[in-house]
Amino acid sequence: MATSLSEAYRDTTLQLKHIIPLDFDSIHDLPESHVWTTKDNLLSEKGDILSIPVIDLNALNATELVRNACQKWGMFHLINHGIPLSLVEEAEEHARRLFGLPVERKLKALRSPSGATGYGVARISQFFSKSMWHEGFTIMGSAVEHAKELWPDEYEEFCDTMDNYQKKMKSLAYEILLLILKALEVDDQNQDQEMNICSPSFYQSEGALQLNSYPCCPNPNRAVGLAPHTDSLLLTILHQNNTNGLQIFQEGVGWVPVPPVSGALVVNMGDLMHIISNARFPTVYHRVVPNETKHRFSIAYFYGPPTDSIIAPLSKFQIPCFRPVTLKDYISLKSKHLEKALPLLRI
Ligand SMILES: O=C(O)CCC(=O)C(=O)O
Ligand SMILES: [Fe+2]
Repeated sequence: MATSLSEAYRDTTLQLKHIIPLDFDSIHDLPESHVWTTKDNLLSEKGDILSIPVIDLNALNATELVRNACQKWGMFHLINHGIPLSLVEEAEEHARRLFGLPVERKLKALRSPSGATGYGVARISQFFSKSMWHEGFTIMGSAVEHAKELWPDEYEEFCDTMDNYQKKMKSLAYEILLLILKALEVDDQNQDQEMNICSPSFYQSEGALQLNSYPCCPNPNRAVGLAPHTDSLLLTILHQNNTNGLQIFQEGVGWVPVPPVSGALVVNMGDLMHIISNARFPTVYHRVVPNETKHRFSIAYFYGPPTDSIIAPLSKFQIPCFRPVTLKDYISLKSKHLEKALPLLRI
């Protein structure tokens, strides 16, 4: 039987300090464990004039806009995406409710040391000696097992909303994927040959949902919300509440802020897209900086193919610059080498 996404993430066993978040409610000063001395604060001086494009999914020239945005930024804001605002608000409200629970309750839904889902710090924490000003909750498929621990008598509403959110995100992600393939000039006839990307089995991906919380931070200049990283799968669709914090790194420019755009979702390319586009589209190196007065929440939907799919540059690229890899093996490489995983596949 095919490996599920949560099984693919299950092969590393973490120490508890790389799972349990800080009890933010009881903290008034930044603890030493969360002080980052090496944080590179090189914000782009052109931050005000550089901005990530906003693309209307229904625009007549959407393909061209997506091509330009993906090439230059690996990212864009998407409007007219068809996801009801009420559903996004409902999901955000559930995330708020979850992270607002007393710490003892949240710890009942703690991710297990070898597990992939539940409450805990970011998976990338194991690569850093300092901790992040962040707590997360990961869902792959149904959230019921952990939701029952959080709300023994009223978990259904949370699960229904998360199921619905994931379902809608999955269809949107597929629509975006087709648009990106068009932007890569993969025509309709040869789409099916292209690693079966458009086949129903490719569509059977589970995806993963990540709820993120970045509480108000007593000393944001010395703390890190989420350390710099790239997302592993094909693409990510992100909702951010109306609180700044997300930044992306542009070579030769520095860190560029990605402030929330009302009603828009952020779409960013992940490592697998970098591979299939033969490095034409960058995988986005991004981070989150904390805020002193506002609590940031975000919801990231990670979209990828089934874990046994083979990922390789599209066959239209005659000189592939990456070796083929199954998603399962790529997840394993990334969990050992983080940002060094992609270069390991370079030809
Ligand atoms: O909170 C954010 O804006 C970013 C979240 C993120 O990068 C992630 O969950 O991988
Ligand atoms: Fe990310």
